[in-house]
Amino acid sequence: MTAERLIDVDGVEKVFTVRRKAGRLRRVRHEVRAVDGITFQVPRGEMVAYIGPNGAGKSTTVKMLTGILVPSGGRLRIAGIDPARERTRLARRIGVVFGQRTTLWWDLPLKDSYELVRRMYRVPDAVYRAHFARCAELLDLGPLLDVPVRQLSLGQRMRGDIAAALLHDPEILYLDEPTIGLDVISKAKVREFLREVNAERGTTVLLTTHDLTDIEQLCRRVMVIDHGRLVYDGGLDGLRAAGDGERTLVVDLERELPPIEGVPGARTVKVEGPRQWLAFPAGRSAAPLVAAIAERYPLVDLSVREPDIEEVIAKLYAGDGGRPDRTATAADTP
Ligand SMILES: Nc1ncnc2c1ncn2[C@@H]1O[C@H](COP(=O)(O)OP(=O)(O)OP(=O)(O)O)[C@@H](O)[C@H]1O
Repeated sequence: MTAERLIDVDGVEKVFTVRRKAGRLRRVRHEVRAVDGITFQVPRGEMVAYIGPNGAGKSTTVKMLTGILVPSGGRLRIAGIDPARERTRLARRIGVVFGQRTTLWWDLPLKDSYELVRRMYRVPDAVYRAHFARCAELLDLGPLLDVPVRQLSLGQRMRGDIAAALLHDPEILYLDEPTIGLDVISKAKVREFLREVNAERGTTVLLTTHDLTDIEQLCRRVMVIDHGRLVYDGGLDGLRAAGDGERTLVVDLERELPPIEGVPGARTVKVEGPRQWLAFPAGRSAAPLVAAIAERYPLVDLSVREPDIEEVIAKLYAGDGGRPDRTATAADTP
């Protein structure tokens, strides 16, 4: 049996018409293709990262998925529901967290905000109690419940927001930059919680983030959008290879020596005392390089560094002449 397509996006477009000044009095109409025909499916229970540079079309996509915006073209179904037509029915099945804005009531203590959420969604008592207890425990909310939201730190508020989005036990959670501005400990807590929710409740998660650690720790699948088009849909490893990533072999020699030469497939990119850095293609094994170096140089220690994913994504964005013209998938990469 094939997995249920909980999120089903087929050729979806969003075109905004904006008026721009042209000269002192004249204004001309101008079209912005924020989302330019994207297709993807997300099966139930998956955690997917949806990433891209500023203005790529991420928020516009999420707004269409939640029914806030109506697509200009294409077909969209969330759990079989057309978001634009049945936004209220869909609202019971999704939770949304925007890292930069709170959905909590600023002047109310956290627990009163939750009470309002419970009433708004008409969450049955037993369901509410169970979820509330679990969220409070995992997110350490106990000491915060009587504090007005405006007095919470950013990390505390974010934990409060995530709990609020989950109290009605949604099947799908959209998270927009959930760790933005948080300190290391709060980030770790939020990530751990999301992992638990996904594992325990099978909640499907679509995560937009600029934090690559979020992706590495939470998502096996990554979708990259650029200029409104999906330019990559696959695993993190495949993304590194698709972006023509390089790994780095870091070797410690017995003493300071001139840059290592004559190792096929590798080039020395940095030398600092007895330590040298050699770049080689991400898809290749480091073993032959290590053997070649060990044969001719006094090797003491070594390690292999994965490509910096940020760099890889930047390369992917740069693409060919600005952007790749088709979606790369993990299958395209060696
Ligand atoms: N309501 C709107 N009217 C006109 N243009 C819009 C509107 N909303 C978004 N856009 C444009 O659509 C494009 C995509 O914007 P969107 O906010 O979806 O990008 P994003 O990937 O979420 O960016 P960021 O990472 O900065 O949040 C941008 O060029 C933006 O200026």
